[in-house]
Amino acid sequence: MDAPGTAFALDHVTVRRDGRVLLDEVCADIPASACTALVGPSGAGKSTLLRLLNRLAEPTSGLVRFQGRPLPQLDVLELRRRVALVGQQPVLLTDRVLDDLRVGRTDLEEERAAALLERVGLPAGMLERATAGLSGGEAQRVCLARALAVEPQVLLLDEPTSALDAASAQAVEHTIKDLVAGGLAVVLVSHNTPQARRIADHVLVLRDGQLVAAGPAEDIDYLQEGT
Ligand SMILES: Nc1ncnc2c1ncn2[C@@H]1O[C@H](COP(=O)(O)OP(=O)(O)OP(=O)(O)O)[C@@H](O)[C@H]1O
Repeated sequence: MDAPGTAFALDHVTVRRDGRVLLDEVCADIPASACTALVGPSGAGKSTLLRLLNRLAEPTSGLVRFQGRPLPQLDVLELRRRVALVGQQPVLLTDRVLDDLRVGRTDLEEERAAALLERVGLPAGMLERATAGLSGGEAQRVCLARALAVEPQVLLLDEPTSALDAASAQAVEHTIKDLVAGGLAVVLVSHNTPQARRIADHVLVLRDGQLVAAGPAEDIDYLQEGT
């Protein structure tokens, strides 16, 4: 039985690929309705852990549970509707913003699409805009809105601002904080310690595939130093 308020529980999760250990017996809880940052040096296993959460990667041994249920017991497409991933580079899939928002939700009404844009801090008038002309920050927020269109319970973000300039990154950070304040669980991979402190509630510190520290985001310097 997972603790109340837990979205994901990782139970002795190990991932091996090509004879290498990418994650080593990781045990961790990831809370619902909060933002958890995965931090640590390059190659520590952060993206691998993130990808386990919607089965883009599979453990070699150990188990991941979502809302108390082992992931292999859930239909993988249903899981990915409930746990959506947005990557580092914004990838737009159609020519027009409205069509992009409808990719995972073909019946999305225009009014609801406009509300989604507003939720990520973009004007409703952008629905008719060509995706080709969007700035990096606008494109990343359209990707967030597209992910939200399927009404996920958890958003997985892999370095969502690393490809953006400072102003766009700030806008996306603001959007993420608003989404968490609105009750969404977010799991965020970040290389950027000040950003993790600004956005996250909790941090998990990984190093060489091991979970070496976990705690409140305000203690991130101490948690990283002690590892
Ligand atoms: N399919 C794979 N086969 C072999 N090695 C892999 C595979 N996927 C990832 N790796 C290696 O596993 C290690 C962890 O990768 P991962 O992307 O999870 O780290 P990360 O902490 O997210 O790194 P970064 O911050 O650089 O993105 C890296 O050394 C990577 O090269």
